[in-house]
Amino acid sequence: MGEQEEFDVIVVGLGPGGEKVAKHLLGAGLAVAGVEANLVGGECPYWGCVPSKMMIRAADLLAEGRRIPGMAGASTVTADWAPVARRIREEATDDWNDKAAADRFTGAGGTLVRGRGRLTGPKEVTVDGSRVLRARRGVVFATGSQAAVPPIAGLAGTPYWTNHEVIEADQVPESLIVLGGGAIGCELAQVFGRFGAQVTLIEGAGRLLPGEEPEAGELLAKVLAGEGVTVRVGAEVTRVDHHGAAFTVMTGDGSHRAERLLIAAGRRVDLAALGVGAIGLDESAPAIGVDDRMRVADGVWAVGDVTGKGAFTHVSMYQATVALSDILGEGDERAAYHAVPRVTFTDPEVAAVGMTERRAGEAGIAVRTAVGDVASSARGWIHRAEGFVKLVADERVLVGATVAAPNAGEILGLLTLAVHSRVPVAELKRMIYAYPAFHGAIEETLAEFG
Ligand SMILES: Cc1cc2nc3c(=O)[nH]c(=O)nc-3n(C[C@H](O)[C@H](O)[C@H](O)COP(=O)(O)OP(=O)(O)OC[C@H]3O[C@@H](n4cnc5c(N)ncnc54)[C@H](O)[C@@H]3O)c2cc1C
Ligand SMILES: NC(=O)c1ccc[n+]([C@@H]2O[C@H](COP(=O)([O-])OP(=O)(O)OC[C@H]3O[C@@H](n4cnc5c(N)ncnc54)[C@H](O)[C@@H]3O)[C@@H](O)[C@H]2O)c1
Repeated sequence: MGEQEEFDVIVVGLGPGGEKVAKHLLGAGLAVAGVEANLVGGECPYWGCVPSKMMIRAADLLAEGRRIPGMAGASTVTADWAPVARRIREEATDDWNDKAAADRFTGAGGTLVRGRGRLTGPKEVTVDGSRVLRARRGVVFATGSQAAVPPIAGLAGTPYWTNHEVIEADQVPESLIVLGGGAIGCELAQVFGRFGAQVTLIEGAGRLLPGEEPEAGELLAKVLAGEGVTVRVGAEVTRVDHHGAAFTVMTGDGSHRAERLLIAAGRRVDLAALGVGAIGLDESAPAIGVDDRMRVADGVWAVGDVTGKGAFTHVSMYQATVALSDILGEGDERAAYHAVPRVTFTDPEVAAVGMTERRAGEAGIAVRTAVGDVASSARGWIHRAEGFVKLVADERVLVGATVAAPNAGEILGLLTLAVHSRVPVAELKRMIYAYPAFHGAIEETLAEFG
């Protein structure tokens, strides 16, 4: 064992959640060590939300250009990945260099410890097996998650892509198989298809976005197929081979070949690597259990993907606020998850908040639902847009809602407030909706409740 150092709080992992916790603890005058194994900033800015949304912005521009015929004249759209890769390298990630974020943290007084932290005792973290840090007040785990790679025969050892390699891609492959039709799979299948790759999207469950309303997955399958993406749902992958410059993915319905294979099959958390057994926790659990103050144990908190409460940057940031309240003894913030918003940034976007009809049923809540068609709403018809609004209500309030439409993520704001603040359905029906905004489709759908 080497030297020992003491701080008020040790934050392990400086992604969005860890950075926020650390910044506010430093602001409160505490001595904070931030332990980071990779880049200060985490997955979201370097290999997640931000660069993927830059790709999506570019792909959406291509699609808009291709919609000109029949509505505004003629267009010839020539896709070029070079500006996308350049924006990601130069504007989003600074060539995957975290100097600015690291300087921000150390400039605020934080001690940045580069390396992999592991709990080696209550309030003790050992970095890379040698540097021992002790915490007077406690340890915050904000270690995020990593791509889960399914144990498919033949897959290990092949040069498959995860979210890291696909975000760093400086060329569009001629063909791409995407394994997993969740948020990442659907977003990136559409991006690469729009940039000219022959894309095959393979999903094991019976539909795309299986955690969302069935209408969402059905709509996306139709839209993606219409753009030339081969969509296979309910497909069991039995084997992967890589020979020469091609992958072959075997499924029950045949085999698929492509130059590249992207694994987008969910995320995983490795609790054994974090050493949480040192405080008696089960290291084979899928996530760190937290209470509503983000407490794991006395002097240990966790925020973000590692808690398994929703792998979204906004959940991590929200939980950071709750943890800060407890660590600093300011207020009594308690985490609640009845109105977690989530947006899949496909075109059309699929945005949802709260419970789906199925989840509500599983929770024993008697619900009624209303479904409206965006295509037949005024703005939807004008735009030739596809989509739907689905509302899930108990006898008084909305408990969940889904919108599939252009800018659905923005439209969702209204419904997030309604579900979060338990606004009565009667009140939502009484308010005025701007005409002919897309959110007018919500008013029409509410009318279905009678
Ligand atoms: C392609 C993609 C697109 C996404 N798009 C969106 C989106 O549009 N909107 C959205 O809300 N979310 C999106 N997400 C999810 C979002 O990126 C994550 O939910 C978010 O980054 C989680 O933040 P976090 O604070 O848990 O930590 P993370 O961002 O996961 O960062 C954790 C950090 O901890 C470090 N670390 C891990 N273990 C250790 C250790 N033992 N010691 C030291 N350091 C360690 C890691 O190196 C990492 O830097 C996307 C994810 C991906 C992959
Ligand atoms: N817009 C956003 O907010 C956004 C975008 C991307 C990612 N994310 C976050 O990142 C997380 C990870 O994204 P993701 O898309 O990898 O995960 P996901 O859990 O959303 O989807 C993974 C999909 O892969 C399928 N799958 C798993 N194993 C499979 C197999 N062997 N064969 C075929 N299909 C298989 C699952 O059924 C599931 O539909 C998401 O849960 C989300 O919270 C958010």
